[in-house]
Amino acid sequence: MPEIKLEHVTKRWGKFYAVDDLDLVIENNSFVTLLGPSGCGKTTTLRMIAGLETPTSGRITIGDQVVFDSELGINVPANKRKVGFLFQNYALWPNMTVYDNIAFGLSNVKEELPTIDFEAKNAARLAEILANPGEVVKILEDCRDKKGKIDEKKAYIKLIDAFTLSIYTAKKLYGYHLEQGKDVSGEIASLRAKVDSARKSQTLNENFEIMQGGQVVTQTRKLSKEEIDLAVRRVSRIVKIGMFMDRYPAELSGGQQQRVAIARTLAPKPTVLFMDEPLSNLDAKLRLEMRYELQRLHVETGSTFVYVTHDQMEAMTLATQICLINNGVLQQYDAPLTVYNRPNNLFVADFVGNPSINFVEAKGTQRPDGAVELTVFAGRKAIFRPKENLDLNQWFLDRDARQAAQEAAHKEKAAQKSYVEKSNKDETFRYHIAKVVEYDDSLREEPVLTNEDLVLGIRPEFLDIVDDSCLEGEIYGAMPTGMESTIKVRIDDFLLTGVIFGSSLFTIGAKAPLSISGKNIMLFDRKSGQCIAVGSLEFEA
Ligand SMILES: Nc1ncnc2c1ncn2[C@@H]1O[C@H](COP(=O)(O)OP(=O)(O)OP(=O)(O)O)[C@@H](O)[C@H]1O
Repeated sequence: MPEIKLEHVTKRWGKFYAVDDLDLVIENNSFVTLLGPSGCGKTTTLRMIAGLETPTSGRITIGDQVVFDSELGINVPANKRKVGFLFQNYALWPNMTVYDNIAFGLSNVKEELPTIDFEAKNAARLAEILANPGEVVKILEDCRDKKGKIDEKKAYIKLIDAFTLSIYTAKKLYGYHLEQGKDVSGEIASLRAKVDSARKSQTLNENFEIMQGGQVVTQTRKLSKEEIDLAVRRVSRIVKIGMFMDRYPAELSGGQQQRVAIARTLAPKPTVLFMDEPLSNLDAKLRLEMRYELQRLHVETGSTFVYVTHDQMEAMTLATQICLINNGVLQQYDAPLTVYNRPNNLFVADFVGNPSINFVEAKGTQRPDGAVELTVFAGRKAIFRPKENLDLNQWFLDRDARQAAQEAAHKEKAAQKSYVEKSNKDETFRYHIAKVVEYDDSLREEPVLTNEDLVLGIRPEFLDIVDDSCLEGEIYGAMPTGMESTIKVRIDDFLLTGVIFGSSLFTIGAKAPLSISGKNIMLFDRKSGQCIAVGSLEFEA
């Protein structure tokens, strides 16, 4: 499976930048979710990789093939990129059976393929299976109904699954009626003779492909009925729909239809599988079930999956890497737990996690021992201890240098003739501070910020109610679900959300001595919104 590389990929419509200078490497075999709010550019990114949308500029490479390069004028069409798609509206053909729905695309394939001696190949396979009749008999005996008669359809499916056969070979195998204890040594000899004769008249490799001069002979041809059947059976086995082959889509549940759509996408063995919110039409329970199926599918097929979703839970649970985008700009590209525990900035911290993270504004400076002295809420003192060495002054210097470099690069770009000013400006993310009395955040006037202005990010699970603490809150609201309770705790005029595990009861208005524990409490720079460090927090009495 190939690696996918995006270099400086931009897509704009007029002055609107749907994707802005995106650099991304999608590694072999990974499951990457493109995540972000509605309209952030996820689908556009996916469509550009797939060849359904032409980037304005940049370069895209799949494996060792450059499929798009704006400067070199390369643009490989979608049908030559060997990618599979699964969209939200996966529309199965209602007048075709499940089998035909999956096989349909395969019957149109016409490409350079090896020339195979199918007759010899099938004869060899049959001879091999017949030589060990015990296993076949066992399968057939398992298919007897209450009256002792063998259920033929069931038998075919079981034989297909057990021996990776096409329906045609399965029918032949069944036709020997091994369950009746017949002696098939004559048949085996005749099949072997057929194979020997084929091998004498031509050179065949172990896959029964015809060889000439040490090379496999190829021809531009369609897939044979047998090959199509094998492909349909292979994917049906993966998504467990073997029993529904003769049904029409209307006779299937939503989840089963979805599995057919997945099978249809997998059948031509795409090197990369693109999925755009494929589960969004399903109900919550089915969605969850299908998530497991997709996870398994990823492992079983060994393909690279690129998956668009705006559901952060889906992105977190499925992905090996999350690519989080906002306003066309990449915010973070990391493993899900890194995104969760060490978000790059306030936007990322806010976007992932349910219930949402608590933001607490703080003012502070670093002490010589590395800890940061903070004033939070209405004048409470706290100490933030970074997990790793932190030189806060140096951090601010680096931040300023980065910003200056970015501004210089932007200036240089803006001086170019082809430059188009971005109309959808990148604005600083406005984080939300939960308070008992809330005002519209957009009316909040931006104060003049200094390097002392910081923001703490506290995940709800870091909050706990303890017997005694110098940080006293009050229960403002509680939502018990049995396994856990989501609570809102009031401290001064601020509200913090917490998740408390276990089935405790909370009384609204009751005093709540609080602990804020954990080593992944985040410290953000308020000016840039970037994460400075993660660490622990301690309140002073
Ligand atoms: N053909 C087009 N012409 C102009 N603007 C477009 C066009 N297609 C998409 N856009 C805009 O580009 C932006 C990115 O669209 P895209 O479909 O990639 O978003 P998305 O992140 O997939 O959103 P959603 O989660 O809502 O599907 C949107 O603001 C959209 O309005």
